[in-house]
Amino acid sequence: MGKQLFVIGLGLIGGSLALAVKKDHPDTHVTGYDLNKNVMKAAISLGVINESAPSIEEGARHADLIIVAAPVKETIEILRELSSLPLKEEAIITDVGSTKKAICEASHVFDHVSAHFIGGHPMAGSHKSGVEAAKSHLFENAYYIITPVKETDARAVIQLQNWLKGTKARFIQLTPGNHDFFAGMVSHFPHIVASGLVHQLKEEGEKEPVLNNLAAGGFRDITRIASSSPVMWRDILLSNRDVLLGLIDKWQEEMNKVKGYIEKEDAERLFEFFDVAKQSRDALPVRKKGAIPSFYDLYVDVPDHPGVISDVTAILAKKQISITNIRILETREDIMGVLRLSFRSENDQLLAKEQLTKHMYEAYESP
Ligand SMILES: NC(=O)C1=CN([C@@H]2O[C@H](COP(=O)(O)OP(=O)(O)OC[C@H]3O[C@@H](n4cnc5c(N)ncnc54)[C@H](O)[C@@H]3O)[C@@H](O)[C@H]2O)C=CC1
Ligand SMILES: O=C(O)C(=O)Cc1ccc(O)cc1
Repeated sequence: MGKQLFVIGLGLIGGSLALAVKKDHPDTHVTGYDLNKNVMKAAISLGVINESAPSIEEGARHADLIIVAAPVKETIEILRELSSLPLKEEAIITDVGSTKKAICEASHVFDHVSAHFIGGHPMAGSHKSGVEAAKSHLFENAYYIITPVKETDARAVIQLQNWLKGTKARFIQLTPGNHDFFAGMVSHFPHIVASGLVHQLKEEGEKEPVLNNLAAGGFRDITRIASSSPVMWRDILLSNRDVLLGLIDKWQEEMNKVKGYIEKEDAERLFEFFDVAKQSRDALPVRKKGAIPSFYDLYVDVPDHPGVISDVTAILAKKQISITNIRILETREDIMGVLRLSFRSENDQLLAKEQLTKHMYEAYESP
């Protein structure tokens, strides 16, 4: 019999990891456990797991790798439970929680157990949740942060990365503290801002419903992450409290600065505010994938004339490149528009860019 994987929490991340591990280790037997019985049934029928376990104890007993993919608070409870159960001697336990300090501190429960705990955080996901949204390539090219805490963790880290090779993620190691600060900056805090913007719109939109229609373009794009799971984000904020309080203070300072420029009608400072931001944004490394969902999008500048969409799709159809979604992002007066095309894979995205450029269209990965 092959090796055994046990996944606790069969949602977007647990399901996607189960599929990715199975891809690279096809002989592995995958057992799953979720608080919700319907989720376990769905996971079996979607081929995400081979069987469900009646309890954590039953599933963990023979597992070589245990992935805990539940919300952060539950993860800590599950680690406590696991540390008191009979486990395989060399079992590796990992988690996927979006914060690492609290979880790694709690993982000291394994200090006197022969199984190894290594914290992990795949920095990719989606605003969707649930096993139905799971896909084996969710983490392709994404950063996968590993947070070992002891020197003796080195061997288990190598074993864990080997287990997770099928994710095609890029593994990096950080201390739990650095992880939480970095993730706070690029992922957690932006969620607060996105949801804050939506709140602002909601209040006014109730008085002036036309506002909601006007918010269909850029506003929708920058607030996409506000559609994520409220339970998950509540827990993330609560477990990265100090980092987020600091970032909120800095944000308030930044907003006060801009407020001052507007009050004083300081055109020069306002220009500088946007210019420095534009230069920094333009200089960011081209997105492979970060804490941004794994969509393979291309933005294409198109002349705003009837038939342009079918011209673009015909170019791609000729090379059998399928598009999974098309959206017209904006039309500027009657001159140019931007199309956002989504593809199933990075390869399709690259081929499409090549073809469209060949046909004199301006196509780029990030707006
Ligand atoms: N959604 C995302 O984009 C990302 C999420 N994460 C982290 O991954 C973890 C899971 O997130 P998702 O998969 O998105 O959530 P999800 O909501 O899709 O799935 C979580 C699953 O865990 C189950 N669950 C909850 N408590 C449980 C318990 N005590 N025992 C067993 N099962 C339990 C739920 O029933 C649900 O099926 C969270 O800790 C989150 O911080 C990490 C990277 C990206
Ligand atoms: O922050 C985002 O952009 C996402 O929506 C995806 C995501 C969510 C949670 C994570 O811990 C990592 C990535």
